[in-house]
Amino acid sequence: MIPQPQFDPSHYEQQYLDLMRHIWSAGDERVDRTGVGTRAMFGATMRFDLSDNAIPLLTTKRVYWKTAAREMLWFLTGDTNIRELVKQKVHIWTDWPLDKYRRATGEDIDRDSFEQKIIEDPEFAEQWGDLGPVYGKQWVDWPVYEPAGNGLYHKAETGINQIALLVEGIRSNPGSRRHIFTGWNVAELDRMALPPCHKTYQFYVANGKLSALLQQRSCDLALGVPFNVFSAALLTRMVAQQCDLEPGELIWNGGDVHLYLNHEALVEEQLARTPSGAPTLHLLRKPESVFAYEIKDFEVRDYSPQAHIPAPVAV
Ligand SMILES: Nc1nc(=O)c2c([nH]1)NC[C@@H]1CN(c3ccc(C(=O)N[C@@H](CCC(=O)O)C(=O)O)cc3)CN21
Ligand SMILES: O=c1ccn([C@H]2C[C@H](O)[C@@H](COP(=O)(O)O)O2)c(=O)[nH]1
Repeated sequence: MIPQPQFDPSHYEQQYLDLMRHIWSAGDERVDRTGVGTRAMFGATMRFDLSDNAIPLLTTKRVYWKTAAREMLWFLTGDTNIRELVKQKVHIWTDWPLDKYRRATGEDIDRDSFEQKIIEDPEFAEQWGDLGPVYGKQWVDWPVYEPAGNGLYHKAETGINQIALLVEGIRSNPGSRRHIFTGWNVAELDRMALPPCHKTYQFYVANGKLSALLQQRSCDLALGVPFNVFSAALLTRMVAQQCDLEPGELIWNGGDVHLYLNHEALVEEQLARTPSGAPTLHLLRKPESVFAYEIKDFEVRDYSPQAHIPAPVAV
């Protein structure tokens, strides 16, 4: 008898599982900034077809896509304070301000109490909840300095909105090879809680379709990447809709792609599972601009993943 294959080789998620298996079994073991330790490889690519509403959500574990979508909408507002996220019960950025607060004050406050204070006390949030000039700030308000004479410069009142320029650029000159935005503002990296991981997005138009390429310098394959891939696909869909284009492909390029050593249980559980199903993403409305989307405009259909697999985040 011919044995049945254990997986569908054509399933889009197989690339992710293959990458995970390869890194876990053959990656370089390295000491990292967090002290947790990783197995890593340098340079990897995954490609996802976005046509017919296809959305690259993992099916071998539940991915909380609304959390990722809320984070993307928060980036697009230019906000860099965790307060608006925490109010929406998005906790993924809390650990960094919390760590800073504990170190500065020596107070052994738990995460829930810290988040409570962030919500209740706007001044506390202003002092302790800001991540510095991270993604949102650079994406929609990249600072500009204008010459003020005598070799002096002053800060322009409004910065550069890279996202607005991107949409304008794709509409007016689709064939351009300069459809790029980036969070990597070299002059401000030292003021950011973390320098951007998903650092450069490039777009490409051909045959009426919009494709995107994300360059991610540092990739937590188990926790961050499932979010990053979904978010990049979501953004591509929003920009495509705004530009009256069909979605093409998402190409994900990872630099330092790693698995934290304390993710062993997740890796073993996930690699024992088989991907199945083809979820789709639907934009229920066409807002007047790329900045006017709301969480209720997004609907995912046919997503019945296997159970969530919890894993600790390295701070
Ligand atoms: N080590 C590390 N990994 C990351 O992925 C990461 C950082 N640090 N620092 C900045 C942001 C924050 N991001 C995070 C942080 C936590 C989760 C996380 O814990 N995800 C869980 C639960 C999600 C939820 O509660 O909604 C998951 O299973 O996906 C995901 C992304 C992505 N980034
Ligand atoms: O969107 C994100 C944000 C962060 N990560 C991961 C990648 C690394 O594990 C850490 C960042 O640490 P660095 O020392 O600054 O590289 O966060 C991610 O995967 N996706």
